Amino acid sequence: MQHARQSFFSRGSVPGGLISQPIIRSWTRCAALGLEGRANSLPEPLTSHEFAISAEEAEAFKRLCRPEIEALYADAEATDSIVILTNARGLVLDTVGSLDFAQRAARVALMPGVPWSEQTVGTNAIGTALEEGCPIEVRGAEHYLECNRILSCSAAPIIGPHGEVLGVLDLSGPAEVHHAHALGLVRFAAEQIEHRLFDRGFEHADIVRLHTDPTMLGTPREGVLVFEDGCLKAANRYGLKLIGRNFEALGTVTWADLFQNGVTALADKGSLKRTDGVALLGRLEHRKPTLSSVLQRAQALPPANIGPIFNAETQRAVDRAVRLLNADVPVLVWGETGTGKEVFARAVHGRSARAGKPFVAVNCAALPETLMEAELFGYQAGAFTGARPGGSKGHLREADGGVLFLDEIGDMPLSLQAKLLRVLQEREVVPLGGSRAVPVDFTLICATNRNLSELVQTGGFRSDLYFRIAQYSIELQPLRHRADRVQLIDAIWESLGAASQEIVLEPECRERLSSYDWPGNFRQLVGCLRAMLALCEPGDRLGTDALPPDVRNASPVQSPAPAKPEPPPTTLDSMTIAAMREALEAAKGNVSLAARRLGVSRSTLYRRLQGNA
Ligand SMILES: Nc1ncnc2c1ncn2[C@@H]1O[C@H](COP(=O)(O)OP(=O)(O)OP(=O)(O)O)[C@@H](O)[C@H]1O
Repeated sequence: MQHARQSFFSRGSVPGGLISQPIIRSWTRCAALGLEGRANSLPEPLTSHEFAISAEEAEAFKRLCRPEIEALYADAEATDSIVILTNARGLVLDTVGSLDFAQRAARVALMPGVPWSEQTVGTNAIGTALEEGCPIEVRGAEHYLECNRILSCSAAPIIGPHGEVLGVLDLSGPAEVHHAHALGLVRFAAEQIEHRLFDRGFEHADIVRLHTDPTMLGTPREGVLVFEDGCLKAANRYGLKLIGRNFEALGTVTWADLFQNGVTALADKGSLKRTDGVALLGRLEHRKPTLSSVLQRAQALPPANIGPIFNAETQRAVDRAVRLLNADVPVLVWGETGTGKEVFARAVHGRSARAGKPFVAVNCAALPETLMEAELFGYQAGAFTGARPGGSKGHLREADGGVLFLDEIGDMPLSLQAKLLRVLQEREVVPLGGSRAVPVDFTLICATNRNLSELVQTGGFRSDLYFRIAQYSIELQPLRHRADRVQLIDAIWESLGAASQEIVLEPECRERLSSYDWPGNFRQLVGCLRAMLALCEPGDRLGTDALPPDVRNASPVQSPAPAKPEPPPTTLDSMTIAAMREALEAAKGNVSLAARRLGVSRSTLYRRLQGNA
């Protein structure tokens, strides 16, 4: 390999047989781009804002690939590797697998938010699979950049039903470990994903599943062809192979160009004859739109643009939180998944004095500890191998002047809790690898669906940080505990535009919706109503048959409400006093300023604080 590299970099050619053709082609492309093999300049992660947008676009794709990623995960753990999913441009969306290797991989920036196209990092399995349009393995020194020699990677592109590249699935491990089956595993997983893409959608189309071997029907290796009005509109690679075509045939080839007999032959006999006489076996599927398919599509859509819907109680909580935030008092939002903690935090930010300044949301459960430290606190140029040349500001500094929203704070590792506490006390950040503290000015909203006070008792959360961030905590009720579910459903229905189309929920349908327990809370309810609406025509009246089966058939929410974990122990009085103390501290002892920020009189502030001295 050394000989091949030397020969390539000094003479521009490699003696025959030393290196595979796809790798030579890739090296040649990289050289033409002017990439330096010895260069250590690693790709820059997208800024968190850019990544958030891409990640949102990619959420549905990640969900789609999740079963295969999880299946590969077991293998990745056992072989000290990680599974990586990228989008069609090679941007890493997700990594799971060996934490140990993930940390080493992070040193070469193989982590979410970083683009691994050939143009940015030279020959590598992800970028080269995208360029070559086929699965590929790139091991050790086959990587164009020397710094990536620590990797051995196998990647397969995921091709959509219309021939479009959707992304890449990759299994990467240490170069010194040869994982003989990695490429086969990744290729198979990519095929399974491609096959599942035909499980939904294509409503009103004829979906044909074919093979020459009956035992292959129903497997990811069966051919799938989709016809609309007799024209071939979508296919998988196996389907195209069976008819001797490629993706260019889509939209141009008709049923009659391909088969001697009509669609009914397939439906009746389960067999077809190609125009050249070769017999194929298969089955025909004609799909009508179903509520669940629309539901799935609705979940894959970006969040509904309905704006926050708050009842009077939540609205009062928002108002209180705004005042506390304006006085620099942290707020803790507590509630089950989907209850709208982030929606709440954004609303508070939008109405606070810091509106117009950044709102930086960080999910503390999403990243391994080492990456999270760099992400949060930033790092100096050269702080670690693979660090961006210019260093990174980190989320805390990105939030400067605005609001930092720490979601799933209960999942923050203890070592980072200590570091965060120091920042909150001293209001300055020392980036990794740096010695100089940088002042920061942000207010904090934390969110959790875990019982933090219990976590404190079991040692999973620092009590000093808890008291710091939980001076004011607000609980967002799960929908099944809310008495105003009917009004809520009506408000969402209206915000979705149903009223303007005169689409009405019949009383029984509304009743079932309101008596369902909505384990996914707001997120699930909004998704369900959106899906129901998508299936309607203006003027429709929806009965219970318009409901998804799990809502239609569920038994009503049990009353009294099921036991729920205790909220953090905060009495109104202790909350008020804590908020006042905090405001006074933030105002550096200036009582008038603290009182103004809290919206109370100076004398009230004095009296309450003295009474509790
Ligand atoms: N008050 C609300 N008004 C309108 N829609 C809401 C509201 N709260 C939540 N939603 C909807 O539910 C989705 C989930 O909300 P959000 O992400 O804020 O929940 P969360 O409690 O932070 O969830 P998780 O704990 O899973 O992160 C939002 O995209 C939005 O569509």
